[in-house]
Amino acid sequence: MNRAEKAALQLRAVDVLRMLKETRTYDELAETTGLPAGDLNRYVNGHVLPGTERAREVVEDLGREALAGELEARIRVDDEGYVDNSAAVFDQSFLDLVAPVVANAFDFDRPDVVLTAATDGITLAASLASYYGTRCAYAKKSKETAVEEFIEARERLQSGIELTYYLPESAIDAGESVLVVDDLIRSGETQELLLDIVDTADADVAGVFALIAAGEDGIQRARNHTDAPVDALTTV
Ligand SMILES: O=P(O)(O)OC[C@H]1O[C@H](OP(=O)(O)OP(=O)(O)O)[C@H](O)[C@@H]1O
Ligand SMILES: Nc1ncnc2[nH]cnc12
Repeated sequence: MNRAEKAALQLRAVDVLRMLKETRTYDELAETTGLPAGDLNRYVNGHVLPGTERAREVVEDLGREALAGELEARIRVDDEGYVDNSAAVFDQSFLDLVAPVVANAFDFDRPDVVLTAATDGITLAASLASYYGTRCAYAKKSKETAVEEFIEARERLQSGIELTYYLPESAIDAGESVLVVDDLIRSGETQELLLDIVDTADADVAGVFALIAAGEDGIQRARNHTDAPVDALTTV
């Protein structure tokens, strides 16, 4: 890790600690993190930065668990199992915290493109693309105006409805590595369509990631299509 990467990791750890501190006293934060309350005070107030190893532990281990907890507190599941996740996907600052934790805690190779499906996956994809310093692309259910060439993926859903997603052909080059993400995965049909687009583009899958898995079916279905890691931050 070079000096800039170390500094970035240390600052990310401070961001995670500040988020946790919003709902905790320093003693409670000390209990959550296993770090001394005095040190935490100095980190949160920006007087001192955590060392690299501490920062890594905060971002990778504690960060993943803490953000999963924060995500669960923000979503609401109705009687039929449908999820209202607007408090997560409308909050770009929250997603900006999620991105480094996801990138460090899951085993994805650094992608060239982060791909999602319009609409609700876009803010997560934007945060991840910004973290990796890569492009962000989203497939849509209608053709973007003025674009001439598209990659199309069509599937008949369990409901019987035929769904087509369109991505401008120029969005992914052959041989590029693509991280497929979405806010939510339930049946896995949307991820299947996105993986189909990656395949048509002759690109490689770096991984599949969703903030929320509603049940295990979608994750299993996506795993049948790729050897790359497939995971979610939380399952409801
Ligand atoms: O695993 P699946 O069963 O395919 O479900 C997951 C998809 O459903 C939701 O999108 P939706 O199609 O409702 O579109 P939206 O993002 O515009 O709300 C969600 O954002 C995922 O893309
Ligand atoms: N919000 C949602 N909750 C659960 N399953 C879904 N499938 C598509 N959107 C969904």
